[in-house]
Amino acid sequence: MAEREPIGVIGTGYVGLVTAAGFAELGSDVYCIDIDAGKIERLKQGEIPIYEPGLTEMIARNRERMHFSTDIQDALDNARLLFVAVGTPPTYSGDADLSAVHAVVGAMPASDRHALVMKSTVPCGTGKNIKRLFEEQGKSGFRYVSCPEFLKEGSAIDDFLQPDRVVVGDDGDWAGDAVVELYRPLLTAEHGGEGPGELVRTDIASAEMVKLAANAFLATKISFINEIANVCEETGADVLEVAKGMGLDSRIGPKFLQPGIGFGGSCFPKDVTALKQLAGNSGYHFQLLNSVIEVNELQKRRVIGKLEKHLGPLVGKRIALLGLAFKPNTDDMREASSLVLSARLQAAGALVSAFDPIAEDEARKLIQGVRFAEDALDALTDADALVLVTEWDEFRTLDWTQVARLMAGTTVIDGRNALDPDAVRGAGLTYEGIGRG
Ligand SMILES: NC(=O)C1=CN([C@@H]2O[C@H](COP(=O)(O)OP(=O)(O)OC[C@H]3O[C@@H](n4cnc5c(N)ncnc54)[C@H](O)[C@@H]3O)[C@@H](O)[C@H]2O)C=CC1
Ligand SMILES: O=C(O)[C@H]1O[C@H](OP(=O)(O)OP(=O)(O)OC[C@H]2O[C@@H](n3ccc(=O)[nH]c3=O)[C@H](O)[C@@H]2O)[C@H](O)[C@@H](O)[C@@H]1O
Repeated sequence: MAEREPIGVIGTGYVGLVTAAGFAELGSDVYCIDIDAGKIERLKQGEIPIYEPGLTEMIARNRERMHFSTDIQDALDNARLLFVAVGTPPTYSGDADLSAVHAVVGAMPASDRHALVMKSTVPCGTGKNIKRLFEEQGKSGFRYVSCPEFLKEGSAIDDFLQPDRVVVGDDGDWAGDAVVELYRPLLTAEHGGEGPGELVRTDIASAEMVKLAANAFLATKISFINEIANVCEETGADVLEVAKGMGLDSRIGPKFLQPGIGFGGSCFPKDVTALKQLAGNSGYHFQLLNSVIEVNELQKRRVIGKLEKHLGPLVGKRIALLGLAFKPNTDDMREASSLVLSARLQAAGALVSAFDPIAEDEARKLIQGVRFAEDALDALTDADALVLVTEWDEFRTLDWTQVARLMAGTTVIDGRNALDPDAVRGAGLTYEGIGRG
């Protein structure tokens, strides 16, 4: 293997760890930095603090190339490129909170041999502001590259190794060239690689906007199909047939047309709001995004109406939630629909039990008043209704006859259209999905 450039990665969360492991897999030495000393200690011991399929194995495979520290100097001493993957959570106003990014910027020394490579999702204009800050702090030699990340939790390793595209926004200097070189093996043959990734090399502001626009568009697609599902419920159409018929149009495409009980996660809700705020701060009223957000909020609450339709008032009713994470194959609970749902159900007087195969520890930090069950069957024992919140594979294969025996009532609300309606109905249960009879 040709010698690969060592890199630093600042922030060892979902994006930082996957980026670090991915580049280590491609042959780089990677210097991982985090301010969370506990996390760094666990990583040093070979313990992976998040659940992401394949990540533990990938880090183990590349253990000798991955170095963990709380001291940013370790990265500065050993690497020119410092990938920034710190959190950019929403503030109360909905703008992105850039305090962690600014802490990193402030910690950089005056240097003309280093570059910050921004992986964190930041508002368009952040790169320009950081370059101005570097000037003001006498660090004008420090280069800056925007390299937004498009991975999805649950399939992050594949997304890293087989990207649709790699976006590099820079000033046309050595730093941008070096980032492209790092990604070279993942790019198409046209760009000298052997992967599927198209290269989009552009200016910094455009790269920043690609990320926000892509997330906002995907979220729009979901809210759109959720509204179509709601109309289907009124008109007798089956939204799955409708989505199939729509998705076969190559201009529309089949992906992200799965109706459900709303999108969650650490990014869509935050990034759609941040883009709306960014537009507003720049003097433009981004009308469409208001609706995308509102539809998503209402979609989570529609489950309550469905339950009331079957059970009447929910006071004293036992409701089992299957799945709590914002999507399957992750332990991430940020903005999960289950948070709103469990709170609304309890406000309506229901007694809630819940089970998630992986996210329970995270869920316990955020959800109060719910009985956390041992497994799915324990959660639904004596329940008047069951709601599928997260489509973990193990819920698809439940023995519905056994479920029917254990439940007190018969209502099954399939919040992700993931169950087989015939199998559920065949066991004598009442099935209701999203946007289908
Ligand atoms: N989670 C995802 O699927 C994706 C996230 N993104 C973006 O990537 C960024 C990171 O997201 P996640 O990895 O989910 O966040 P995370 O919250 O999992 O990880 C962030 C890490 O940064 C560390 N950190 C905070 N301040 C620091 C500092 N000053 N120095 C060193 N470390 C510091 C934290 O301790 C934490 O370990 C966000 O901007 C997010 O929007 C982009 C694409 C996908
Ligand atoms: O910026 C980010 O953090 C990432 O956000 C999303 O990835 P992620 O949030 O990990 O997961 P998705 O698979 O996109 O799902 C997000 C939410 O939308 C919901 N969803 C997704 C697809 C769909 O058709 N319908 C639907 O309701 C999921 O259940 C989930 O709650 C994007 O897909 C990534 O490209 C992006 O990098």
